[in-house]
Amino acid sequence: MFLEIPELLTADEIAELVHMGATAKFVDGRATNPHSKVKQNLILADPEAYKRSSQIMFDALRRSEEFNNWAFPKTMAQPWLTKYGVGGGYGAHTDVAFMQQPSGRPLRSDLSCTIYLTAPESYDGGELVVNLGTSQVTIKGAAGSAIVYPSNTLHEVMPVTRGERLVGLTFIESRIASGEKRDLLYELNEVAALEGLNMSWENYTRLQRVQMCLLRNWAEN
Ligand SMILES: O=C(O)CCC(=O)C(=O)O
Ligand SMILES: [Fe+2]
Repeated sequence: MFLEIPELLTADEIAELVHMGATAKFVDGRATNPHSKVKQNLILADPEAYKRSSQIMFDALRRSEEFNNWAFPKTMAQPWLTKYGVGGGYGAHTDVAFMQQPSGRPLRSDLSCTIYLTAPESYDGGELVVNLGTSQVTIKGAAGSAIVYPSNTLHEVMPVTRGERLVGLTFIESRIASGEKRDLLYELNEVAALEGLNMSWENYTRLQRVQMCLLRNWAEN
């Protein structure tokens, strides 16, 4: 249901992104969502810093084995630096299903991702709360870590009451639209990777056939 990636970014990457967060121009986050009554944040509005920051975060996700194994990413939006100052937050909302992309092909948001850039002890509030039925998961990640969660949930960012919360945000279209199928395939692949070589070679080969056939049946190209 959720993926936490503890060390997505290197210390140098965090430092460069934090520097851009402190020096580049940001504008009201409602620029990308003018009708929202609950969005209170600032988004990066400097084309050079946007290009560089987005590339760093995009490459970090692309190279993450945990992310690739769990999310089966097909397309990913360019990550966007976003800041929440004191009073900032983002009330309960769901992410839009389709997002326009520079390529022209809209991206279906299956998964949403927050990349944490500020140390959690440097700000109060700002927890990401994801609602799952009647329970909630609350996340305040370490700098350089990321959380990936289903875009179809109602989720919110609690108001920041001290300091500043700087994050990178992106949305992912998975090769496997169904969260249940994605989870099953991930589990099967993990068990095969961990235990496959303890089986007889013949049975491991049969297991691999099941893995490959399910992937062929369930994944989009
Ligand atoms: O800041 C976050 O962690 C999440 C923001 C969010 O939910 C969004 O931009 O849709
Ligand atoms: Fe959201």
